[in-house]
Amino acid sequence: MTDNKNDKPLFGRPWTFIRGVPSLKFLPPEGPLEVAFAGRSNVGKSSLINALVSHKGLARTSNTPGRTQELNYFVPEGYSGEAGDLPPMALVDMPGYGYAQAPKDQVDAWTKLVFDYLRGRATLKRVYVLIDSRHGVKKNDDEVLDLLDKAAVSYQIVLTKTDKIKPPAVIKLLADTAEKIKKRPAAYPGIIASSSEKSEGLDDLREAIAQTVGITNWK
Ligand SMILES: Nc1nc2c(ncn2[C@@H]2O[C@H](COP(=O)(O)OP(=O)(O)OP(=O)(O)O)[C@@H](O)[C@H]2O)c(=O)[nH]1
Ligand SMILES: [Mg+2]
Repeated sequence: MTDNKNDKPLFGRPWTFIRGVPSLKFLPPEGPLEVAFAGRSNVGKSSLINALVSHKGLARTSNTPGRTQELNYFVPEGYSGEAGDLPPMALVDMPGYGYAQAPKDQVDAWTKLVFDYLRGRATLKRVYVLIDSRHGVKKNDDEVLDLLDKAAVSYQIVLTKTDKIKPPAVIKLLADTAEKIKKRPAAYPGIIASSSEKSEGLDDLREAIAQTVGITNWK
């Protein structure tokens, strides 16, 4: 029998949750390339992952900032994870940084986990740094971009919740944000505008992710 699971389009098949990582010692051994989603609490990281893989409720979302509390790994279904049967890539949802409705020492621990992971993961191929369209780049976003520049980890900016602002404001925000990051060494050029709610910008992001991990068959 031919095993043709790798012939299925990357985002045209079911994805599944495989692991929640509460601290670095629980990270899986480095294997498939990883693409991670970073951003302030409540920016829409988990919602965007669900939208990308067309599976509402795969990653847990909430109106309360501080919903995601671990590094959560998602992969296409159908791989055992044994050597020779590894998934082609993993999407990593992360706790948010900044304000969250949780005790300060817990928020500090999540932030440390996220920062340590971002700095030190050899198989981390790209970070999508999500920026809420209503707020633009804030001080703690800049700190994360500084960290990624310093660690030479490639990242791309994604504006989220564009349905919350008017189309001309999206255009202006794209231009302003591009100006802000143009001298940043690890920033991948081109900013993606997205709305998980209205399914906008999703194919742009799917294509970017597939290209990053070297997969041509994604849709
Ligand atoms: N209008 C609108 N709301 C959105 C969009 N994406 C997410 N939301 C809402 O924003 C809230 C936060 O979404 P999450 O996906 O949980 O955000 P998160 O970044 O994962 O949050 P934490 O895990 O707490 O850091 C939820 O109430 C979502 O329904 C969007 O594109 N448009
Ligand atoms: Mg989340």
